[in-house]
Amino acid sequence: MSPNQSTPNSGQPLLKVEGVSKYFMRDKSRFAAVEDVSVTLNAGETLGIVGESGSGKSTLSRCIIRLYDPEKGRIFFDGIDFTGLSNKALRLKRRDIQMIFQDPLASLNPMMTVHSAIEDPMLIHNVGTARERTKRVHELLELVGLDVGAANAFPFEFSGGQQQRIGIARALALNPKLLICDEAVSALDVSIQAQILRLLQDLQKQLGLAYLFISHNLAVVEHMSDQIAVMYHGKVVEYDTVEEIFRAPKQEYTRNLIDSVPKIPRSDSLRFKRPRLNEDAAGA
Ligand SMILES: Nc1ncnc2c1ncn2[C@@H]1O[C@H](COP(=O)(O)OP(=O)(O)OP(=O)(O)O)[C@@H](O)[C@H]1O
Repeated sequence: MSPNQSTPNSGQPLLKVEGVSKYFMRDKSRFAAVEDVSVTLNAGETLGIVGESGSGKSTLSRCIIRLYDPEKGRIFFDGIDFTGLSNKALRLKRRDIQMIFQDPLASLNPMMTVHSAIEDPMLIHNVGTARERTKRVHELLELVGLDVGAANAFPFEFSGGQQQRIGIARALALNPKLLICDEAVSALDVSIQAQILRLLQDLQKQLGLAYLFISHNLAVVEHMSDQIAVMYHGKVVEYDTVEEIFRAPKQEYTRNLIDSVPKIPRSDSLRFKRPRLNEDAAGA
């Protein structure tokens, strides 16, 4: 399934997933966690992946970064066939794709200061001198709306929203082209969710990032995305622009998802009013 012909295609394709399938074993039989999925994400745009728990969203994202090897299909990133890359070439290219997760603390080493956590990807990839890396850590903290003084503290000393900002700063350390946001705001209070979503939108504008935005929450996906792929039992059952999905959902499953979205006017400026980056940091 592909977006209809009217889909705006302003950016260049950055990510192309073509017929990807991934199987696992359950009760001694093989089942498709992801089946024949094809989606495209343009540079600087957001593709939302929505679906209930177990529909295959995370497995798809793990196939994209080749944490899993898909059994079928191909994944092109930045014009390169990711599925055919050697481990060494993959490691080099994978720095252009970073992930942020639902629980930022789980992905940050508790023994590392915020400075070390953000510097770590640069050290792993041999980027810059110690002085240059420190400068970059401070730039990144400011970029995500945190005080430079945060560098000396440990992640557990921060609130959930601030921890997610630290996770985002770390993810941005290597100047990626694509950020995979896997349930990135699901664990946060609604007001903090809105702040992190605004931050992600501001960063997208400033840095030209593309997002693969994964969530079970259609309201959040709607707010963030240019296009949406709806997953059900491992398959993409609907794939189109946000406007089309909401205007004329083709599948009953999608209609039910839309019906379950709280009825708040889409233009509601309170929920997602855009503040300046550093205005919302205190509460997050
Ligand atoms: N490593 C694995 N081994 C076996 N089965 C798995 C594995 N990872 C995921 N699954 C199964 O594959 C299916 C898809 O899981 P996946 O985590 O991709 O879904 P999801 O949509 O991301 O759900 P959630 O939002 O709950 O994480 C589920 O039935 C899950 O139990």
